[in-house]
Amino acid sequence: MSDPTVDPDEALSTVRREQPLVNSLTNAVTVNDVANATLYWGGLPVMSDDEREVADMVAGAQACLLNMGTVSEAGEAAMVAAGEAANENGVPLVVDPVGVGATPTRDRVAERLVSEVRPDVINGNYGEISAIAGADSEVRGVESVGEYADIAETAVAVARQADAVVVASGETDVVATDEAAFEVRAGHPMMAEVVGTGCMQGVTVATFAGAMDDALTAALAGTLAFGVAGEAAADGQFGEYAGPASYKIAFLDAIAGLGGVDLPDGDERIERVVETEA
Ligand SMILES: Nc1ncnc2c1ncn2[C@@H]1O[C@H](COP(=O)(O)OP(=O)(O)O)[C@@H](O)[C@H]1O
Ligand SMILES: Cc1ncsc1CCOP(=O)(O)O
Ligand SMILES: [Mg+2]
Repeated sequence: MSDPTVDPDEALSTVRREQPLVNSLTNAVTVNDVANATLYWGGLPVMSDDEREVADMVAGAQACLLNMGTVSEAGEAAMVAAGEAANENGVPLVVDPVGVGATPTRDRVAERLVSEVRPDVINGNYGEISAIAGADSEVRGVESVGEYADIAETAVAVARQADAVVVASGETDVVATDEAAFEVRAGHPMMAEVVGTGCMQGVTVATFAGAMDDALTAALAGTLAFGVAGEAAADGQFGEYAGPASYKIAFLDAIAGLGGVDLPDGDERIERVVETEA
C-alpha cells in the first residue's frame, strides 16, 4: 500500500466548495459545539435524531455521525436506524463510541454500532479504541486514562475487525487501516482541557468524508487540520485566552479561520508507523 497523498489546504477547499450536509446524532453535552464545528469547516449541520425521520434525513445527507456520549434507549434505536440508512444510501458513516469500556451498556451499544451497521470510520480516544479491540483499557466516564504503548497496532486490529478506518485520538493521533497505521503529529495539550474536542474531531472527520472521495484521506486530512487548528488557537493566532473556556472560543474561531492559514503538507506531519499484510 502506497502512502496516501494528504493536502490539507486542498481538502479544506473541497469541504468549503462541496458544503456537505452532515447529520449528527450526538450527545447532549457537546451538541452545539459539534454543530458549530461542522459549520465552521464549511459543512451544513443538522442534528436530526428521532427515529421517525432520521432515515429520510440521512438519505439526503453527505455524511452521518453517530456519537453515543449520552445515548438513551430511544437514541440507540435511532442511531441504528440512521446507520442502516447511511449504509443503504452510501452515505459516509462515522461512529464515535464515547465511553465504551466504562459500562456494560456502553459496551453493548458500541458493539451494535460497529457490527450491526458498517461504519466507514471509527473515531475514539485511545481507551475507547482499545476497549473495542478487547485490549487492556481504562476509560473513566468518557476519559481515556492509562498508557497505550501499542495503540497503533491496536488501531490496525480494530480497523481489520470492523473493516473501517480507525482514528485513535490522544497526545498523538493515530489513523489506521487494516494494513497500516499513521501518526498524525498535530495538536496541543490545551485541546485536552476542553470537553468536546473528541466529539468535534469526530464530526470533523465526518465533514471531510462527506466532501472527499476516500475515507482514509479524509480522516488523515481532517485529523491534521483539526490539530493545526488546536495549535493555531494555542499560539494566540485567533485571540488571546485566559484559560480553557476562552481557549475553546479561540479554537472554534481557528476552525472557522483556518482557510487563511498556510497548512503544513501532509508528509511534514504524517508518518506511517505500522505496515502489515491485510
Ligand atoms: N496532550 C495532547 N497534545 C496534543 N493534542 C492532544 C492532547 N490530548 C488531546 N489532544 C487532541 O485533542 C483531541 C481530542 O482528543 P482526546 O482528548 O483523546 O478525545 P476525547 O475528548 O474523545 O477523549 C484530539 O485531536 C487530540 O489529538
Ligand atoms: C462529558 C460527557 N459525558 C457524556 S458525553 C460527554 C462529552 C464527551 O466529549 P469528548 O469525547 O469530546 O471528550
Ligand atoms: Mg470522545
